[in-house]
Amino acid sequence: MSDKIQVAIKVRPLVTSEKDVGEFWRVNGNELYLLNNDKQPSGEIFAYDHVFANNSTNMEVFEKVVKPLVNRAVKGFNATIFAYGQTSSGKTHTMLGDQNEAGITQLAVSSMFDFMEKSLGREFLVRASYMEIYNEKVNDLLEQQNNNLKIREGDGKIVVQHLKE
Ligand SMILES: Nc1ncnc2c1ncn2[C@@H]1O[C@H](COP(=O)(O)OP(=O)(O)OP(=O)(O)O)[C@@H](O)[C@H]1O
Repeated sequence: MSDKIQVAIKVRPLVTSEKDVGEFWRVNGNELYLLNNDKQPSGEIFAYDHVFANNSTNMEVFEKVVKPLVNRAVKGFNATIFAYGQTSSGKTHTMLGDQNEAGITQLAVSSMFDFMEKSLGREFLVRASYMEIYNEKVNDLLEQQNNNLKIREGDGKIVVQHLKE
């Protein structure tokens, strides 16, 4: 994978309030095109690194976009993934999932821990913090220091040690 920033679009299914209006976006490969009011292609086509149609799952997004970055991160490269979009566009659903499907955050974390479990003889330090940027303000910076975990090998087992109680 190259180092460039990648942009992936995930089209979400229509929510109830939008059902009367109908779909205006169509996906074709890694392109999105817009339909006009008569539901005909308007001629505007937008191309991205990846486009996921409205029936795609968070697991598909994870496999295509997130997993390669996790694989690089555990080898020591920096990686950032963030969701950007207008209100109700599906950011929370993609990042955190719901009762029916995990979000890409959970999938990324379990993938990292799978990797660490298999990497005997190496020591990992995992830190997590959580914050929200809302209306361009950083809110509720919840530095979850209690979640600082130290993972190390002990007698062939992975030991998870809480750094702070
Ligand atoms: N792939 C999906 N499948 C089913 N429902 C979805 C999907 N993506 C989003 N939704 C639904 O669309 C609505 C808006 O999604 P969500 O809350 O994730 O948006 P958001 O971008 O986080 O919004 P906000 O910025 O206002 O917090 C929710 O009811 C969510 O359940």
